[in-house]
Order: sequence, then structure tokens, then C-alpha cells
Amino acid sequence: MKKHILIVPGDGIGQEVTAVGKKVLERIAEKFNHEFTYDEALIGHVAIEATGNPLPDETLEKMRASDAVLFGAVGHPKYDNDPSAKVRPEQGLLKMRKELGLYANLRPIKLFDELLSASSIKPEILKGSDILFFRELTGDIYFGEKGRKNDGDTAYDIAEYSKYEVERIARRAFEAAMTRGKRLCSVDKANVLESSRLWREVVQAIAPEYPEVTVEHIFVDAAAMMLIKDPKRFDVVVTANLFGDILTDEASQIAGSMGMLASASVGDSTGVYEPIHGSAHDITGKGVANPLASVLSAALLLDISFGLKDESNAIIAAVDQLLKDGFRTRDIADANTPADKILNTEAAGEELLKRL
Ligand SMILES: NC(=O)C1=CN([C@@H]2O[C@H](COP(=O)(O)OP(=O)(O)OC[C@H]3O[C@@H](n4cnc5c(N)ncnc54)[C@H](O)[C@@H]3O)[C@@H](O)[C@H]2O)C=CC1
Ligand SMILES: CC(C)CC(=O)C(=O)O
Ligand SMILES: [Mg+2]
Repeated sequence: MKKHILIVPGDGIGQEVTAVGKKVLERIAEKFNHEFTYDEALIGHVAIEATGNPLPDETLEKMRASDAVLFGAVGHPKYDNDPSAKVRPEQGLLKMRKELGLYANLRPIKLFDELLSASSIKPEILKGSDILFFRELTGDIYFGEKGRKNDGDTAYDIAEYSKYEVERIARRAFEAAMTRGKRLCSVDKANVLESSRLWREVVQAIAPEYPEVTVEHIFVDAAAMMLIKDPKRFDVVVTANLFGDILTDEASQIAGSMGMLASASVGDSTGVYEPIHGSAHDITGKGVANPLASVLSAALLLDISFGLKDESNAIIAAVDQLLKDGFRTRDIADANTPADKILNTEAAGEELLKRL
């Protein structure tokens, strides 16, 4: 198969982990006889430095022209600590999602059995957890009108959803539930927010079309608690942009680390595959970032954008074997991990390639 893949590393550890993700794609192409070509483009802080724009037109054009995008992360402490900065790396990410119509962000939360002890949650509660989040990605408070009033003393961000926006993400979630455990949990805050009441209304209206799917509606605060108390009660979860952002960082603890969670951002055009984590300033440049979220994002890319299930499964099997062989990056190591099994980013990538 001939495909063109755009690599967009972005900032911080995005650069470090995407380098490993790309090597894995190259190995897959070699092993399964595919012809993948690559290009690279700027986003975030590195793009601002080079062009003044967090999402240069050239990057967007390259994204549109490619068959899939492997994305890293954006963000730099310079902006995090300067709330008054008008041009920010994160604007590039949000604009990319909006411009490409990437309204569905799939975040699989699956625990590799070998990492049962890496989590702070008790093993008997965790074992067998397997959740698929559908986070709406182009609406909600991230994209509504925002601003200041009262001479700058008051700030506002408007959370807005249309029926159409809720319906399209909900349908994807129902369809996914049909192929899995046939349980769908819709998470909202309909006891308080009008946008959540519309959300619930739309999900309730669609539910009769999927009679085999058991639907429950949970308020986001309770959902945050239940995720940790009993993760196995969840199968497919569908939720708004902000709630999905927060709940999936929380859910990363079910998988052991932020460095283990991959995602697929899909919708109207080229799919973008990205770890759920950010640019991680605290570990940038130390070479200790876990590259597996990027590697597993590459697996999602092959499966979802190219329909290459065997190739995708080969990557997941290699990750599983790496963990079975006892290798860990620092974030997923525990007191029982021997020092010689704790690898830096690059070495973890090399060990993984040996198993592919
Ligand atoms: N998709 C994106 O591009 C995202 C960007 N950000 C940006 O990233 C910057 C840092 O944000 P934070 O809130 O610190 O979130 P973060 O996700 O970058 O890091 C949170 C914590 O998880 C750890 N971590 C994350 N990925 C890891 C990996 N692969 N291996 C090992 N440890 C890992 C970090 O060291 C940190 O302690 C900010 O500028 C923020 O705006 C944050 C989240 C997502
Ligand atoms: C800029 C943020 C919306 C990025 C983020 O936290 C995410 O997509 O998970
Ligand atoms: Mg996030």
C-alpha cells in the first residue's frame, strides 16, 4: 500500500516521542511491504518561533494533502506563565482540529496486564479495564466566544453545542458500542448546564435506534469518581470536549501513565493521531519520556486511516512483549523494576523495534 504520512512533532517531548513513532511506522512498512512516504511540518511554539503563527498555512496544506498525520504535542512554559500572551501554541492545535473537522477524539483506555502494578489503583479493581472514550473535539467551551469585559476585570468563555454536533459524535459512540460491550455511558452536567441538557436530549433521542445498547447518563462529577472506584463498569463513554479532556487524563491512571495513552482525532478529512499528553516541560530534554503513547497512536493510524489491522496489531503485540520482557520507562517503573530494565526514550524505541 502507498501512503503519505505527515509527521508533526510540535513542542517539548512531542519531538522526542514522535521520532520513535515514526521509526515504528518505517519498520512496519519494511516488514509488511508498504510504501510510506513522509514529510514534516511545524506547529505550536516551534512554529511561532519560525513564522509567528502557531499553525502556518503551509502546515495545514500539508495536513490536508496527506493520508494521515502523526502528531506530537504543543506547549511551552513561556506561554503557560504569561496569561496575557495573545499568540499561543495551543491555538495551533485547536485551529488544526477545527479546520480539519476533527470532531471525534477516540481515546482507548486499555491496561496492559504487565502494568497492573504501575497504577496507584488496586490491581483487583483495575484488571480487565477496557474503556473507549469519544471526546467531542471541535465544540464546547474551547471554541465558544471568549473575552473580557468591565475594563478587563471580568472574563468569560461560552460553552455552546448544536444538535448536529452532539448527534454526529453520539452516533459514532453508539456504533462503536455495538461492536464492543453494547454499553454506552453519556457524561454531562445536565443538572446545571443548558448545553448539557441539549446533549442529553440528543443522546436520548438517538438511543431507540440502537435498542441493543444499554445507555446510561452520568453527571461528570460522579463519573470522575466512578472511573477510579470501578473502571470496569464503563465500556464506551461519550462526552463533551472539556469533560473528555479532564476525564481521560484521570483515566490515564487506569492504564498506568499519561505516557501510555494514544488517541485518534477523526472527522471530515485527514485523521490526526496523537498521544493524549502534552509537551511535558518538566521532563523535556531529559530523554525519559515514554514513547509508547506515540507508538500506540501510530497503531491507531494504521488501523483507522489505512485499515491495516494486522500491522496495527503487530505494534500492539510488540508493546506487550516489551512490557512482558520487563522493560519500562521511568513513568511506568515501580519499586520492583531492576535498574537495568529502566530505559530512556530512545532505548525503549530500540528495544521495541527488536520485537517488531
Ligand atoms: N495535545 C497537546 O498538545 C497538549 C498540550 N498540552 C500543553 O503541554 C504543556 C504541559 O502541560 P501539562 O499540564 O504539564 O500536561 P502534560 O500532559 O504535558 O504532562 C502532565 C504530566 O504527565 C507527565 N507525562 C506526560 N507525558 C508523558 C510521557 N510520554 N512520559 C512520561 N511522563 C509523561 C509529565 O511529565 C507531567 O508530569 C502545556 O503547555 C499544555 O498547554 C497539554 C495537554 C495536551
Ligand atoms: C490545548 C488542549 C486542549 C490540549 C489538551 O489538553 C488535549 O487535547 O487533551
Ligand atoms: Mg488534555
